[in-house]
Amino acid sequence: TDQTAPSTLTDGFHLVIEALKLNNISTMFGVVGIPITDLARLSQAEGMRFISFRHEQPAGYAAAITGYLTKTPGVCLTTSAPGFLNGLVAAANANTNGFPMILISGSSNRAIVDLQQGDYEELDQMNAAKPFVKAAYRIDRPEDIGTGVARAIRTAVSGRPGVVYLDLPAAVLSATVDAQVGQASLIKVVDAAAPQRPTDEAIERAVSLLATAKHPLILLGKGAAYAQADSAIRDLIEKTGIPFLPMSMAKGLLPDGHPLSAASARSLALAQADVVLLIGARLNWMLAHGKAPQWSPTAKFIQIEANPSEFDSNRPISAPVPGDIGEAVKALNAAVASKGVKADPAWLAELNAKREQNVAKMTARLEKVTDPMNFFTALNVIKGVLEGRDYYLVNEGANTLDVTRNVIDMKLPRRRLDPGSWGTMGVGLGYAIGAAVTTGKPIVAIEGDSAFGFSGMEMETICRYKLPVVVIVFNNGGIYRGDDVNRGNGTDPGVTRLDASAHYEKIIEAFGGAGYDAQKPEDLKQALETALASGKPAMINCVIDPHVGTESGHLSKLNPQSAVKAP
Ligand SMILES: Cc1ncc(Cn2c(C)c(CCOP(=O)(O)OP(=O)(O)O)sc2=O)c(N)n1
Ligand SMILES: [Mg+2]
Repeated sequence: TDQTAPSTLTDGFHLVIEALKLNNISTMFGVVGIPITDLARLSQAEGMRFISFRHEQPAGYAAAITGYLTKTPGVCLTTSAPGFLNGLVAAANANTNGFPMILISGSSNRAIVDLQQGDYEELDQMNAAKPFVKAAYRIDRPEDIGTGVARAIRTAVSGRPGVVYLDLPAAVLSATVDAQVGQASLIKVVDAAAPQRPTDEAIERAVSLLATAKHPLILLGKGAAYAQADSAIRDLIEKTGIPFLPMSMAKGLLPDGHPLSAASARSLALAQADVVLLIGARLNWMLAHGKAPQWSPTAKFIQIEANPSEFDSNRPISAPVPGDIGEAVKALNAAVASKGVKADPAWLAELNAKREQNVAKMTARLEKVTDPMNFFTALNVIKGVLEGRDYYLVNEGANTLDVTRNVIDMKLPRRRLDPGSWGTMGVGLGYAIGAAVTTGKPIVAIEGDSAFGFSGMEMETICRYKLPVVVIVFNNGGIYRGDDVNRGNGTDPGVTRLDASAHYEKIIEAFGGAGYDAQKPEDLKQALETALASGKPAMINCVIDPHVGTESGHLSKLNPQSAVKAP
């Protein structure tokens, strides 16, 4: 295509770029190829950033976390068919988490695709996307690009945030249109996520219920973190004295260790709570669907939720509060103040007694230095080095995820980025890249050795863009642990085994980054301090005892003949 269209004409490539820039979208993440390589090139030429990945899935994760952190949709750009499908996994994951993202994929010739005549990378992508995203639009004419992009942005961030798939057939990108017609077709979206205010009745009903509570509890989900209503949420908790429980990505909304945090007495808090206010949290598998025995069968729920069809999904919601979290919490603050709602200090004292027991147990585990290191020994070192620093924590794995979540306290909101509702492995490096590009802050990624493997090649991307990312691989030689003795045929290693002697730090050396091998706590401390001081890409192979850790969701044991002993 002639990229220097005469001034009286423009083309689809330029209209897509103008439409994104007009709506303050300055970066795309993706992998180039037919028919979108020139779109990526031109976006750079027009002042946008295009972060070129090694696989579309981590690129999509980077776009998703950009949406979560900025409340502006992150954009992932892919080629057709396999590139689109790789990006679709990240889109589905983001949609489940409620992160605003737009997946833009080039697609093949509609006439040939629709007649299935065997086009290059022939796939009906728009229909393939529909089950996994909030909305899917195809743009067939260049003069519709402005509308398509505007609708994608508004749909992604309004109501419950989610993902929009935007299908761009190759023909529409190269099609030309009169420059003035093109310019006039662009739309700057007005008030894309107009906050919906809850009704006075909904607020009144919620506060009346809270006022009756003997054991009130406020549950903060990642939706509460996403809302960026931090001071309103903090006021609601501190002014009423109601204990709160942050879900993993909501940690830091109020600092971990806050006197009203029930995190270290989670089981008691869930079991005893009689009125629960859910803010940006769904009663899904992570909260045992709100059911007994984890929850009291008589507990009553208040829920703030943008998407009303979520109410009553698992437990009846006695006080549904449909609307924007920021607006709802502001209204609740006014109402609880006028009603003088205060939690009974005895309830907090009960939780604190339990919390002290659990904190003492955790402290004992952290102070016990094992050789080889176990998860607690390693994380105690990391905790010490990170104390007081300003960074984003990316974390994935199984034991690596669970123990890190309980050991590394978060002091600021939206600083802990992890696998979210699906527990998706492989999000780590994409999240690290997205957060580094979007915030410019140091990123520490604490990765299980299996989780790291899903996107490990993005270490080259991290080095190519010289991002301040330190990746710590917890090398315990396996998925969950490294001592799987069950072998199906006597020669292959156990199905959860990985190479415990691997030197992951050698990977980054291939791309000019600094690699460190940490067998002992003092190695780990030295390596992490040096890596953070450099502000450059770094990788630490942190050796963890392969015999520690629990396997989630497994058979208690296989039948005897298959449990062939390891060599
Ligand atoms: C995409 C994907 N594939 C597979 C899984 C299953 N899975 C897998 C493969 C995990 C990796 C656990 O091993 P790890 O080395 O990352 O962590 P630990 O050894 O510290 O437990 S955790 C988990 O749920 C998943 N959650 N997501
Ligand atoms: Mg492991």
